[in-house]
Amino acid sequence: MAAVDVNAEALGVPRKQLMESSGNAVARVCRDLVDPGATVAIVAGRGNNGGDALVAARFLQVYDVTVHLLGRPETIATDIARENWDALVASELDHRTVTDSAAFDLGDPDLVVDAMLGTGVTGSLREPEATAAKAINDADASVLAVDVPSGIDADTGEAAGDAVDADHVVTFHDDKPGLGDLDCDVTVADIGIPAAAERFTGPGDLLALRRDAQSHKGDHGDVLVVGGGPYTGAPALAAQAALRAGADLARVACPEHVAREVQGYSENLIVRGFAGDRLAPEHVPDLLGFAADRDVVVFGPGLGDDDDSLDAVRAFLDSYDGTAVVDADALQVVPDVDTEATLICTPHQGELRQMGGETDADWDVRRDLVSDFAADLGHTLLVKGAYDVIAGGDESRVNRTGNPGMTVGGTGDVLAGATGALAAVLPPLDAAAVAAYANGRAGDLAADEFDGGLVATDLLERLPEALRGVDE
Ligand SMILES: NC(=O)C1=CN([C@@H]2O[C@H](COP(=O)(O)OP(=O)(O)OC[C@H]3O[C@@H](n4cnc5c(N)ncnc54)[C@H](O)[C@@H]3O)[C@@H](O)[C@H]2O)[C@@H](O)CC1
Ligand SMILES: [K+]
Repeated sequence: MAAVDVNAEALGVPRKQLMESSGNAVARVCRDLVDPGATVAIVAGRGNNGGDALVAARFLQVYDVTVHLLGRPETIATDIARENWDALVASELDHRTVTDSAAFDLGDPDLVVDAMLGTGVTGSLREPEATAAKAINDADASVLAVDVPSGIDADTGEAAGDAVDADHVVTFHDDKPGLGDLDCDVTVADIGIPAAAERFTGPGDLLALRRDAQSHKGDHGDVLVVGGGPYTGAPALAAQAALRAGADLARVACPEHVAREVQGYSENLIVRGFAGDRLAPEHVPDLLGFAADRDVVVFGPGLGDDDDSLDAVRAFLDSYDGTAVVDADALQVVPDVDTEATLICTPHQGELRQMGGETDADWDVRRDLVSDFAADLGHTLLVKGAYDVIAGGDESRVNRTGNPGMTVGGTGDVLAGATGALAAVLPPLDAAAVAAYANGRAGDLAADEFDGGLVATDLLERLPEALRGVDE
């Protein structure tokens, strides 16, 4: 929900606007429950759950409404809730603040609106919420809870201690899993969040990447890139992208002549050369051993389509059961390989067709086609295009970042490496979606400076900024 919220904001629908819709939805349900002239007590907490009810008060002026704010107005936790409180005070709607639980007086209302706590609850109810919950439960009134009954965990339906016993709940945007187990009516209200906030990747997707301050080297991924042969720059680009996307360690396994060059690109890379001028089946046992201690393997950058190399990829995937990103020429082995591995495949549309998948000029149709093909393969697909389509499991996303300047060579290697790093810390679909978003955003930042003259290494430098999240 936090991610969807940030994405909605990026689309131009800020949270205060959603709060206005939520408050309006609360008022609509009230009108179904009590007739004009009834007495309504609104009990508001200091978070955005309370803020929703402060908005509702403005839509409920046909009733005899009293708003009880739990706590001093200076302790309201968010700007948007405070602005709505200030509007109530300025408009002289009946309001009181509860600073001493012992003095809390709910009165004798026909309806109580419980907006003390929503999805932000942690632990059992503290004061004055605990006393207010008892008063609400003891009152001879119907109780309408905003989003979730206060004290209940919206995901589990459980409470850490006492909670409000609601008769009705009006919840926003989507049903909350925990509400199904409660003995009350649940109304799911559409609050105008654009479907695009969930369908398209956005800055909210980056919230999944927040790092734990206690983390250690290795916690953020040890990524092995296997590639090189006819092309020498590609594996170095992919490995550097893995580092820029947050991996702690990036290694490259490649033919000896490539190894010398890769080392020249960056002293941050750990390089292992193997005999010969291309990957071949005799390298596989050694490679499997090397891959076993890594979090993710990225297969394909610069590998070429020599039969020996493709046989080696096949043999590797036959025995490998970890997570791998498969790109470029290596993609063609995926449809006929029987592997225990978790694969994230990153074809462009031509490569998708070669794999046996279908595509369409309309991205929405393409989304269905790619989802079906991902299900057939049993793997995650990131199909590159002006709109990237990401599908796997029963989910799909679409990414709109990026620009025509990114058709330059090497940007796909950067994407594959970034996907590898993110797959070490996120589930496959999320890793692919965030990588596509950040890679395109890095390209957009580079295009601001270089227009159509951007090159793949420009993306590397901008990946960290492209992955930097917004404050929630
Ligand atoms: N997209 C969204 O996420 C939207 C959310 N909205 C509303 O925002 C709510 C979530 O708002 P917040 O994140 O501000 O969280 P809440 O308003 O649920 O609670 C946060 C406040 O409660 C306090 N608190 C936490 N646990 C407590 C406890 N056990 N005893 C006493 N106080 C406690 C915190 O210190 C904080 O001040 C949702 O439930 C919903 O009602 C809506 O405004 C519309 C959009
Ligand atoms: K509530």
